[in-house]
Amino acid sequence: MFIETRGNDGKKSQKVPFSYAILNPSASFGGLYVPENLPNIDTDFLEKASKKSYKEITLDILRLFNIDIEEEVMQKAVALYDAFDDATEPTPLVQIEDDLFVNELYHGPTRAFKDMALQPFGYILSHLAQKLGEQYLILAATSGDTGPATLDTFANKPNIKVVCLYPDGGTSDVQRLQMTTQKSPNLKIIGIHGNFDDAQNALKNLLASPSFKEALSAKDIKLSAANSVNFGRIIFQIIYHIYAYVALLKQGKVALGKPFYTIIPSGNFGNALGAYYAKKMGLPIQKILIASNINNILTDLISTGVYDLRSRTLLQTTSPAMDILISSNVERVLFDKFGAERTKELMEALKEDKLYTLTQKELACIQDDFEAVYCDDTFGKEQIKHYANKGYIMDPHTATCLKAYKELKIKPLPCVLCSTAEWTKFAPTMLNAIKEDSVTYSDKEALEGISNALHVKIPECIRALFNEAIIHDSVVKKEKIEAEIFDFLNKVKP
Ligand SMILES: N[C@@H](CCOP(=O)(O)O)C(=O)O
Repeated sequence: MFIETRGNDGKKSQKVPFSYAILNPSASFGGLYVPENLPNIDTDFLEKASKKSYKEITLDILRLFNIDIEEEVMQKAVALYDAFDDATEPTPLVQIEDDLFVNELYHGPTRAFKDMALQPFGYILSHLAQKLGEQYLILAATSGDTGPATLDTFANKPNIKVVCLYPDGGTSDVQRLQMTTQKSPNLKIIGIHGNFDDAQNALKNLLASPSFKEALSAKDIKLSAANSVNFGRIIFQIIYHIYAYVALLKQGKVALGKPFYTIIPSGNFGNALGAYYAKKMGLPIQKILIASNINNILTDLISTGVYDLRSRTLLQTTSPAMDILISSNVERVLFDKFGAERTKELMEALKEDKLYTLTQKELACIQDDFEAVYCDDTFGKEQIKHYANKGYIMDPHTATCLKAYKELKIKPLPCVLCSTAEWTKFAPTMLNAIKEDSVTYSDKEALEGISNALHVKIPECIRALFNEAIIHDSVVKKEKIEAEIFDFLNKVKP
């Protein structure tokens, strides 16, 4: 069963099953749903897992969570990994140093780690909508990767309409094209004048707005979301951390039960939360190392206990998917450590004062599991070039992790770095890094440039984007989002 991070307001059920939590992700007082209990995985589980495939382990973990989804549906959802680059190994673990391994999470249809969760999640959610005979509007806010993955998973799905909000100018060109060229009639993509935080705020306000829900209800439409505020995303984001350890075991790089580090490039903190839950379930993670770009609010929180939005403006970087200041899933960690009352207090302080401060005791408790560091774009580009010279291509988000590897990994243990996206989504930055220049390349010429320089193929799904027509060209002010959504819903076929 699932409970609420900010406590219960007396109007909602105190505990809800998984299906309810994913169809209705907004909990009391604007909080989030979290599992009441986490299942345990012990060395026996991990030993057995080391003889199993990614899909088998996924199903084992879903069964341990005892969610109210039929076995057949879970199997069909997980079968979607068969369409990844390598059906037997959807998340290859690649060694790049004696003690450093890259968990490549981007081998799905939209070339980012979001597919790992959104492919099965999309299947389950649309199955539930059909089973209940209900129409759903799914909202997504994106800084570049969640949007394409959401649109791909829900394209042409019965009973589902999707509205995806992205910050105009705040994503790479490839990420934008992955969204704006979508043809499926059940999808609407809206650029906004603002940044990702504005897009996500708009999404959260709509999710919590009784009048918006009433207006949808008049059209017989219910409301859900595809971001990691939805626990249906998080459950699948736990599994690839467990599988990374299993892969270390399979490769003989760690002894059963011995610890490892994991490094996570972070923005909305869903990926890091998945690692935290995996650690709590029993995965022997020494520490979860959080990497940020210069939007380093998470580094501040984890190092000082202060979450301070007052003096910050969101800065554009070459790792745009991490350009986030209001990071949704920190709330779930706060709840897990300090309970609903304190979480509500902290979240209200953040909303009203744009600031909260943890006590020293609370900070120590966070530091039991997390450490954090940040880097700037120059550092990231140096790492891209360094590893490209050694024959390994990593994208600018993955490159931020090298700072944590150098500074925070203090024990001689194996270290897994979560690689969140393929280089093809950020080709101009990649080419600037390789050539050590600051020329403004178009994505198309940069893709060719990298492909020629590093002898690597451009996947057809990326190359084809440049020949597609732009279907979605609306870019609106924040105040116009709701009107734009209803305009879409009034025109689209039920
Ligand atoms: N970095 C994300 C932002 C949304 O994160 P989510 O995990 O909550 O969906 C993106 O690329 O869109």
